Amino acid sequence: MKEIVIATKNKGKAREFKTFFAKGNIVAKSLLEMERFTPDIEETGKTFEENAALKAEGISRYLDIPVLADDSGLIIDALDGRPGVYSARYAGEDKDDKANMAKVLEELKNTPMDKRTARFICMLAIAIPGKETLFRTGYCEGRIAFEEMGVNGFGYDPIFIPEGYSKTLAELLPEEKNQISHRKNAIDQLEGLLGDLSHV
Ligand SMILES: O=c1[nH]c(=O)c2ncn([C@@H]3O[C@H](COP(=O)(O)OP(=O)(O)OP(=O)(O)O)[C@@H](O)[C@H]3O)c2[nH]1
Ligand SMILES: [Mg+2]
Repeated sequence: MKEIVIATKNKGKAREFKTFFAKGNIVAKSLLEMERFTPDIEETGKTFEENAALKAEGISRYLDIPVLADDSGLIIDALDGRPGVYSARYAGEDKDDKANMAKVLEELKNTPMDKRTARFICMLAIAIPGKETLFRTGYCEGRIAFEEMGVNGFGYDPIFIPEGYSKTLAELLPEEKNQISHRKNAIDQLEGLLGDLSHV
């Protein structure tokens, strides 16, 4: 079975990548499952692209194999694009999903539904030894709910209502989220690159 290394330590992302790649008979292996030590990569970039490249290139260089990384986040129009690149650590260094959502809901408490537009972005970086890093991007448009709803998914899913739906991503089934998500839309654009990325 072919294998792709995903430079992530986020369990929610890892689960979604496994589902997507299993359809193509490829095992997506996250850094949480590596037998070998891998260095922690500091996300010091100011853009999704920079951080995705730091993660993919850092791990690819270390292991000397092709590596895919995902830098993603939530862009809220009424908050001038915040939390954006800082989505994981919006309420503090400990990456607390509940605290992050509480901070967003508090900041939007006086914002009416028609002004709560937002989108998720997924920036994929593909680092292959000896080649230039490639990027693919996917979006998911929607609005921010007034309260948390649902228990599926991860991150900000309980407060994100995708366009055309009246439920949050956390109220949808995982397979429903995976048909419309920013990650699905980015992965769809990997078409043709998968052969270069996977290794035995
Ligand atoms: O509701 C959500 N549904 C999603 O589908 C989703 N994708 C990303 N996010 C949020 O954006 C941060 C990314 O930050 P991020 O790309 O640096 O990832 P991370 O630090 O969690 O893991 P790693 O991949 O860097 O190891 C994450 O922590 C999440 O809060 C999501 N929230
Ligand atoms: Mg991160």
